[in-house]
Amino acid sequence: MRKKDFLDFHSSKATMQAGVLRVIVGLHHPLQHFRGKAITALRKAGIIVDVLGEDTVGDRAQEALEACQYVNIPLLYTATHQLPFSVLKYAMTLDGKIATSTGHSSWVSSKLSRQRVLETRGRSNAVIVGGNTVRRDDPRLTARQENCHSPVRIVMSRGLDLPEEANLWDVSITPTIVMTQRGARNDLQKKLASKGVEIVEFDFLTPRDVMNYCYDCGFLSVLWECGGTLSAPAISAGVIHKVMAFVAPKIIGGVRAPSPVGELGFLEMTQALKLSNVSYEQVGPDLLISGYLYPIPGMQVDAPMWEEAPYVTGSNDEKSVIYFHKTWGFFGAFSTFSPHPVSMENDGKRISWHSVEHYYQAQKFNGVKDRMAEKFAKDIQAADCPEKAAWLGKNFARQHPDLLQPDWQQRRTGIMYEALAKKFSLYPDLRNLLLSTNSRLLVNSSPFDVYWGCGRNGMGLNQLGKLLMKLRAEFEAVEIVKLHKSSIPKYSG
Ligand SMILES: NC(=O)C1=CN([C@@H]2O[C@H](COP(=O)(O)OP(=O)(O)OC[C@H]3O[C@@H](n4cnc5c(N)ncnc54)[C@H](OP(=O)(O)O)[C@@H]3O)[C@@H](O)[C@H]2O)C=CC1
Ligand SMILES: Nc1c(N[C@@H]2O[C@H](COP(=O)(O)O)[C@@H](O)[C@H]2O)[nH]c(=O)[nH]c1=O
Repeated sequence: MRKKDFLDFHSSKATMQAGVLRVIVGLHHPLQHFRGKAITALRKAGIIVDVLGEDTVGDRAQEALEACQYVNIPLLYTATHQLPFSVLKYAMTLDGKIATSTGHSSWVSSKLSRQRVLETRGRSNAVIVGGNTVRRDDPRLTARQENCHSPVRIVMSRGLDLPEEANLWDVSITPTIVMTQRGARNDLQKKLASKGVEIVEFDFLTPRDVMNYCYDCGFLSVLWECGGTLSAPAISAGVIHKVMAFVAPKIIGGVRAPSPVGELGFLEMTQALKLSNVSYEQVGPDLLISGYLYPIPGMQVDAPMWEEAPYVTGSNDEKSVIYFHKTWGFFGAFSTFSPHPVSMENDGKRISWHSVEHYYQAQKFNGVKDRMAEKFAKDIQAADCPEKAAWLGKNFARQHPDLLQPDWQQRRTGIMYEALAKKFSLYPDLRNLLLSTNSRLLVNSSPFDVYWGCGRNGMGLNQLGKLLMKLRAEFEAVEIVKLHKSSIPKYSG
């Protein structure tokens, strides 16, 4: 029995033993390759399983389904947009200011509204501010609840003209990452690093790069608490999905007082970005207006304005490329780490591997007549996750290059291709997913791998992407032959 089946079996048994007779499933995982065997295992264990919208229909089921979708919005967005779900939150006065003209902003909104913000922070993986907000407010950006999750704090600053002492540099509660441009103020970088602050440098700092980074970290939801200077490029880049605006019944005036969104370059009111699924809620004396800038995946949009949207993110060139890397991405099944066991033949014996990565790493030592090499291959095969298998394989190879199978460097691409061909043939969903990419360029965007991936600067060899495109061409050829055969008129005598 595979480990996953084993767990499904035992957890369904435990569910049964706990006296659960019926389970209602709200949503399937949005990514096909993450849909496990839980429903089958529960049914096998004698538990009644109803899936909302499939086995249970009607108004109440629809209502429940929508509630499940709302709860899972970060997961649904991340899976479809391949970026974490981002919320821009701000507090403004009735005349649209987020601070006075001197930059003083504590506080625009009421205590009750700010409490709501703390709760939202507690449900976010990261919170982002710009350099100005750090310089002006010296914020803490924690959730202020004891023993409760606080988000990772991210500061975006190009110039790094930041104070040496600041609340955000105290990382005892939760980490802080400063994202900046290469070479900016090395002196300050060192000082911050010595306090435990992580520094990440980009060639050119943009909101999209930061969100790609967050996606690679596995973040599902990010809260932007910056001012208008940073929120505008973030909106233009298409990385903000939801807006939460607290409107306080106050007027502060001031022509230089900052507003929540800076320059978007629009000239006419028709260009305004309209929100959908808008809600209005009174929070103490304030009004909280929330809505979505992009339709919620899988959900009805209540305002059909998307065809009017004045900007389209990504150029045509970008659209013809599919980047994949982490297994939780939409095309995550293309990763060698995806949880798809493969059985491969070796010396006339069929051996089962938890993933392509397990198989590939163990092949480094395959056929080498040495007890240590045999042990390496066995340890890799038994690794409980692909990350561990990769780590073991790389470490063993580094420590004992003498134990690698002969001509490993030349043979590794062919070995990988065989395993990929097996994986995509074994799982029809994966084969269909690969075929659905048509002629698009497939790029493994791993920043750390310049052989299998494209590396940080995009100049890597992208061997994994190339092998998948080769495999796709083979599958397409088979499809064409099938189509041709089915269209040959049969001889009817
Ligand atoms: N009421 C509210 O809800 C809030 C109010 N505020 C108030 O707003 C004011 C600060 O807002 P604002 O001045 O707009 O500052 P932001 O918080 O928007 O920060 C702007 C800074 O972000 C950094 N940055 C990094 N990448 C980019 C990029 N691609 N484009 C633009 N900027 C980038 C730059 O830092 P660097 O210069 O270091 O390179 C830039 O100066 C303060 O007075 C604060 O009190 C702030 C947040 C919320
Ligand atoms: N002024 C203002 C907000 N400001 C935001 O909150 C940050 C301060 O967070 P902290 O230091 O953790 O309390 C500040 O830097 C800015 O991002 N938020 C609000 O909900 N309402 C307000 O009126």
